[in-house]
Amino acid sequence: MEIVNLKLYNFRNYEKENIHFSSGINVFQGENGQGKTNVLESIYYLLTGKSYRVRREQELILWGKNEFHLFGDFSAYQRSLSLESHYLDHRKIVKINQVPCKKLSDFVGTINVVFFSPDDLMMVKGGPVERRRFIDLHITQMYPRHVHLLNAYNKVLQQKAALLKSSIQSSKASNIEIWNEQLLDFGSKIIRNRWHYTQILSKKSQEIYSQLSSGKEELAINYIALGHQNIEKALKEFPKMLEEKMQQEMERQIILVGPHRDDLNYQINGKSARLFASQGQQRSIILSLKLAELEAIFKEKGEYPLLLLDDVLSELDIFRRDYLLEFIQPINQVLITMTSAEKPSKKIKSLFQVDKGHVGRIH
Ligand SMILES: Nc1ncnc2c1ncn2[C@@H]1O[C@H](COP(=O)(O)OP(=O)(O)OP(=O)(O)O)[C@@H](O)[C@H]1O
Repeated sequence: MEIVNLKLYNFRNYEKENIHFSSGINVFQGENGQGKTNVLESIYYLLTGKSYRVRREQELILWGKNEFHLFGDFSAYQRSLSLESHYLDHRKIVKINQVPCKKLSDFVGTINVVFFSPDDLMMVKGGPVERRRFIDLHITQMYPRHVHLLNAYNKVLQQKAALLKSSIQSSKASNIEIWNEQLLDFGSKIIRNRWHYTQILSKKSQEIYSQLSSGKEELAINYIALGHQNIEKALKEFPKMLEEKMQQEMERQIILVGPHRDDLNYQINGKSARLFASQGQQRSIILSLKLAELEAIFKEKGEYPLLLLDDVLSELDIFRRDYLLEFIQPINQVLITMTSAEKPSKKIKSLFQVDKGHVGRIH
């Protein structure tokens, strides 16, 4: 899967820019704060409908403007495909080959993408939100209907939260039970999906991590559903937990049971990575996970996704960098950002200079 051409209008610090890419490795070089990451972010946004960095689209609009517009020409399975994303007045309009799409799931997963940035370290040391976001974004690319489930589940959460906070006490418990039924239905499906895809990623990242640590350390990744590592146990207990916690939920006015509180647990040699992993081990975990994601997509889709590496090479030691560069050899196209201080390898196909929201081709 490849990007052939990208046009940006009023996106971040780009007023108007047009970039032609090559197959193979494309490097974007420039000083700090010139707009290298913004190029990768725009591509990720086009392909997933989400920014990798912010939750509000408003932040993506060039300051002082009221809309942004992105156009990308892609190729996959020897076919070309154009995607367009227009954000105006808090509304998002997405088109595939000029035809408007009604739902995010109509286009997400058409062209797959893996984004790897230094901020990914938050997936180890940060809170569970980042880890749930990672697994949900991965599932969405493999199985776009997961978006419907998440949306439906979030709507139920909102309704239930409003009910818990409302001052009307009569029939409150029976109304909560109605929402709990839906929470159980959508929530169980989300748990199954997350568990299934975590299993796949876990197996592959375990292999990669073992190679990165020369067989000295073992990585284990588990999805923890409702506090349980055993998914069947979690699903069996789910209805009982909803019932048991109802009183407490009404008193505290928060939703205590459901996959919105679940987590991914990384362990190295049986010890929690969140608590004990060194910087180097954290980087190896993320590298293993991202490469596992590449392989998982390749296995399921038959083509490698587009790989976006945002300033990660300078963060890795020589061994891990060489491992990564070797691993990505068979990938059709990789876009890499780096600062001007770094020396791009001879293997690159295209080199671009990024300067104050302009991209110029060096070769
Ligand atoms: N909505 C926006 N409108 C205009 N400019 C913006 C907007 N959002 C961010 N910027 C600008 O974009 C620039 C940051 O771009 P980006 O993150 O792509 O930098 P970079 O070249 O990757 O830098 P680094 O090497 O430091 O990571 C900053 O100068 C920032 O002020």
